[in-house]
Amino acid sequence: MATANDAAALIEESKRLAAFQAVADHLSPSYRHIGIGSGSTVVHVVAAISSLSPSITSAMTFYPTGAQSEALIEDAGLRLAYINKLPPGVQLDVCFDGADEVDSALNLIKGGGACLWQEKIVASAAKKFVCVADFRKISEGGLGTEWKKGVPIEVLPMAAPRVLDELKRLGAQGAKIRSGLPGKAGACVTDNGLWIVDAVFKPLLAKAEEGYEDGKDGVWTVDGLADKLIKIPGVAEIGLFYGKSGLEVESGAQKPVAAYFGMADGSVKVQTLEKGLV
Ligand SMILES: O=C(CO)[C@H](O)[C@H](O)COP(=O)(O)O
Repeated sequence: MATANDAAALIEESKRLAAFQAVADHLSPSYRHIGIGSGSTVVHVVAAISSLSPSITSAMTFYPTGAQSEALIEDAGLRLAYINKLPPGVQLDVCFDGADEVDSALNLIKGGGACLWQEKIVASAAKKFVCVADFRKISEGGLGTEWKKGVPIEVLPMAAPRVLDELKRLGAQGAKIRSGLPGKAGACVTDNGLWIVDAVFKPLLAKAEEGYEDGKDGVWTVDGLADKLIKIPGVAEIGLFYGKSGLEVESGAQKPVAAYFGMADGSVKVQTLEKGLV
């Protein structure tokens, strides 16, 4: 009989396989500036990079998205720099990061680990953003079907009650301030000194359907909801990564060019806008 340990090991292995494949496909030895996201899958991304020859990685500089990835980069002996040191006009060559859920249009929910603001800054500073995840993150029914904890929203603490009011008005079925880790009383405080509100909505549509009215009965497209959430006073950033991908715009893309999923059978599937999930 399969145990909980077996299931956890399977998920960990699927993250590892996706990470090694993504790095093999998207880290050219000629690259110089690499973004490193946050979360448990990114641990395997850094392991994959560290397994390359130092003659390749020593010419590269790695940019973190928070305290966890900063430590990962340092512990791996890779060169660390911060995104504020990347000169204007220079883009990262690639950014690797995880996700909490990925829909059919490569929209993402991110921020399960409370790092979404820096993650969005670093991902959108890259020429190409590559998402790495396990099979549980594939969303066929729209964002919110697999990740049921809600859309993470980073907010200024003093604005949190007003943000909760606005979320209710937009049709959130539930919204609450995220608690700190066990052993930490009070709210979860981000690397930026802000709070996270998690807002549960009905599953988000990847695209608007004909004649559809965005927000009616609390049903939103990803783009429609994201455009509303980001405008709420006191919201610093939202955990919806949406809009154009790096294949459609030259800079500032939030959506990945590809999402790599480690599958339960040991294979890796790759999702792109052109080919879908194959
Ligand atoms: O957005 C994130 C952190 O804020 C992570 O990328 C996301 O939560 C996925 O994490 P994991 O790889 O541990 O499943």
